[in-house]
Amino acid sequence: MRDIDAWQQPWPAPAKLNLMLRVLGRRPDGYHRLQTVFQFVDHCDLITFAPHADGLIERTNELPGVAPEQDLVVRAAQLLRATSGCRHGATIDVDKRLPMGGGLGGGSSDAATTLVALDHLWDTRLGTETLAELGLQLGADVPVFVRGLAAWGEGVGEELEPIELPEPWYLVLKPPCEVSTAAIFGDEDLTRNSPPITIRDFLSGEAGNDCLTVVTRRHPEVAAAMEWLRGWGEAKLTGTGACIFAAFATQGQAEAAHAAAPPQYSAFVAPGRNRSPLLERLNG
Ligand SMILES: C[C@@](CO)(OP(=O)(O)O)[C@H](O)COP(=O)(O)OP(=O)(O)OC[C@H]1O[C@@H](n2ccc(N)nc2=O)[C@H](O)[C@@H]1O
Ligand SMILES: Nc1ncnc2c1ncn2[C@@H]1O[C@H](COP(=O)(O)OP(=O)(O)O)[C@@H](O)[C@H]1O
Repeated sequence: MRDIDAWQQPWPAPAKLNLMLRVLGRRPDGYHRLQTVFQFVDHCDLITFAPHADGLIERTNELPGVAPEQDLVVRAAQLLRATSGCRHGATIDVDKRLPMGGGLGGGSSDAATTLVALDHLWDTRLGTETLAELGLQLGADVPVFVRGLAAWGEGVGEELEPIELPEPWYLVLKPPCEVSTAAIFGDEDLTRNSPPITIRDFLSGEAGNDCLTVVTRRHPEVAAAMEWLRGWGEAKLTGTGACIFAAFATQGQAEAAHAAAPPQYSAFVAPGRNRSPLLERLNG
């Protein structure tokens, strides 16, 4: 285990955006095969770890609506401990800044940061491949956060190929509603037979989200927010929503749109990142 100095600074758990999302089909287990592009944004939950004298894994603060045994941070720490066979513990504090269930992957990112940070702090040395495999047991979006590189994703999002993208400033808006990922993937009207495309097709502008029609039909709040954001740029849905976003060339342009946003939307401005703040923290 690393000495106490290494445990002092918090670890970032960034948000992700799906710059496009295609639903290609359904697997026998009911999960949908996707094509997607993940990019990180530098807007993060902050997680602080401390060694636990009794070797237990504990959260200092609870997440509203999430039972401790369901908490992805606790589950990630337990999985890492069981897999590595180490006997160390941790007290974990999460400063939650990302909206939950908004398509920004905050829970998955928290889990990935816990795996990467504790592998370092406990000195279990499982390495990125094994941590990504463990992450997939916790959620389809966890591996991309473990690897920390913007990526073209296939399968359920775990087959990843790093991709270099422009890094614009994003305005991200959360309409005042909750979207259930399971309900969107279960909706009989969902387009689930899109033909596959190539990275080149995406870079040439095929960058839609197959969930958008169903999400806006079920949630007029998302449709209204899209309508508003279209006045400022190309509005897109991330994942199954509810969050939407638009890219801007400069921080000033993104901030101007932010300042004009109707008060019912919680919103933030942050730059896109092809290397995640977690990777920068680990290597920096
Ligand atoms: C759609 C994406 C795109 O990045 O993002 P989010 O909007 O959740 O952030 C993810 O693939 C979300 O993956 P994951 O995080 O595992 O989804 P969960 O919330 O666990 O999935 C809830 C339910 O949605 C369905 N589901 C999910 C993913 C998938 N590829 N096919 C599915 O059919 C399953 O019924 C699953 O039980
Ligand atoms: N540490 C965590 N942070 C956020 N959500 C969590 C966490 N642990 C479990 N969850 C559960 O995961 C769900 C999905 O959260 P999140 O990853 O933020 O959204 P999304 O999958 O839409 O991007 C939450 O609604 C919550 O029930």
